[in-house]
Amino acid sequence: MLQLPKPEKTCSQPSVESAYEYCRQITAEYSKTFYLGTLLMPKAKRQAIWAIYVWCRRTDQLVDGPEAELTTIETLDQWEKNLESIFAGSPLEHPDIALVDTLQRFPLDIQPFRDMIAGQRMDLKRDRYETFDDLYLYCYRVAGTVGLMSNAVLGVEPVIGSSPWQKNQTLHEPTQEAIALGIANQLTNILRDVGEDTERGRIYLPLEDLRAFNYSEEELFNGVINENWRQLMQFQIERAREFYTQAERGIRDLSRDSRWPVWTALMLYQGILDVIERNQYDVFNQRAYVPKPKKFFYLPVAWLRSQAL
Ligand SMILES: CC(C)=CCC/C(C)=C/CC/C(C)=C/CC/C(C)=C/[C@@H]1[C@@H](COP(=O)(O)OP(=O)(O)O)[C@]1(C)CC/C=C(\C)CC/C=C(\C)CCC=C(C)C
Ligand SMILES: Nc1ncnc2c1ncn2[C@@H]1O[C@H](COP(=O)(O)OP(=O)(O)OP(=O)(O)O)[C@@H](O)[C@H]1O
Ligand SMILES: [Mn+2]
Repeated sequence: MLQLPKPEKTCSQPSVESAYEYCRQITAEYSKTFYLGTLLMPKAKRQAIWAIYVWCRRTDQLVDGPEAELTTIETLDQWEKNLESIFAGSPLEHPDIALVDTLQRFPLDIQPFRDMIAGQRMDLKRDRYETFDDLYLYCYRVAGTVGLMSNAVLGVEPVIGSSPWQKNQTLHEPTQEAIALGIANQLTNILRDVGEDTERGRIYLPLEDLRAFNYSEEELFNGVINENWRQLMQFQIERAREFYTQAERGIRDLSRDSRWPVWTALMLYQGILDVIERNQYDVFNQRAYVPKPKKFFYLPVAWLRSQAL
């Protein structure tokens, strides 16, 4: 994984625009899928997502990046104090300038950011998950929270009652659906990255599922692909798709200018599951990703779905 270029430690005179440009470059570098989605957004919203992406990526890199072995609980405690400084309006490093500006534009709450750090603390201490409920907590913290952060930027569309007595506008905040998309993305990411995670001694697949499908940890570490593996993976894929389906129901509640980007990001990431199936569940020898032509095929389909009420 590419290392984030070191941001300048002190904020000499970098501008807000240069900070957002740095965030744009990082998002484009690390996640083609989400970057493509942000390009479909109005400028203020896509810059805000870039700022959030970089904070999330830097947080993840503390435990997942090249310097992870230097990271301790104290490191994450300090990172949380840095977060509090950002929410107090005091950026400490160049990219923070973009997030401070984003916080002035959008009603972001600090709690999902704190929960993301709590998820990274889990990664420091755990490399096995006994049940899906255990894994769900981890997925909520590292990915469901991203849905909550994103929702604050994406916005919701007021629904004006159609009948005479429904003159007041009602807002339905698709919170659960946003969390569901985060969970779906994380479950997809786990299935895509099974190979590289086992190389680091990590198993995110619930051990209760391995037992249920009679597939051992030893077989997993040896990358054994047999009928039990295929059935175990298909079970995981179907569960991830259930979360995508729940998420889809919430997109119609988002602001109109957020629906195409979110449908696009959802379809692109969900497409990874189809690639895993096409690859016969071989996630050990090849990385499942959606080829560029297919990514651009999804764009008009996502647009049509974003128009449907
Ligand atoms: C289009 C849009 C609004 C996207 C949001 C982009 C964003 C801010 C993503 C942050 C991702 C990130 C770096 C989180 C840190 C922890 C982590 C790595 C989480 C996993 C992401 C994988 O990213 P990537 O594929 O780059 O990882 P690799 O290094 O390549 O393995 C996660 C899988 C979490 C992703 C979760 C989301 C993007 C949340 C999606 C939910 C919404 C956008 C809410 C939409 C609203 C409704 C109502 C459905
Ligand atoms: N972490 C990684 N390890 C190895 N190869 C990668 C990694 N990330 C991307 N690639 C490679 O980059 C190319 C694009 O893959 P992909 O679309 O997944 O990019 P990405 O930036 O990781 O997008 P996303 O993270 O949103 O899935 C592919 O050739 C893929 O193999
Ligand atoms: Mn990536």
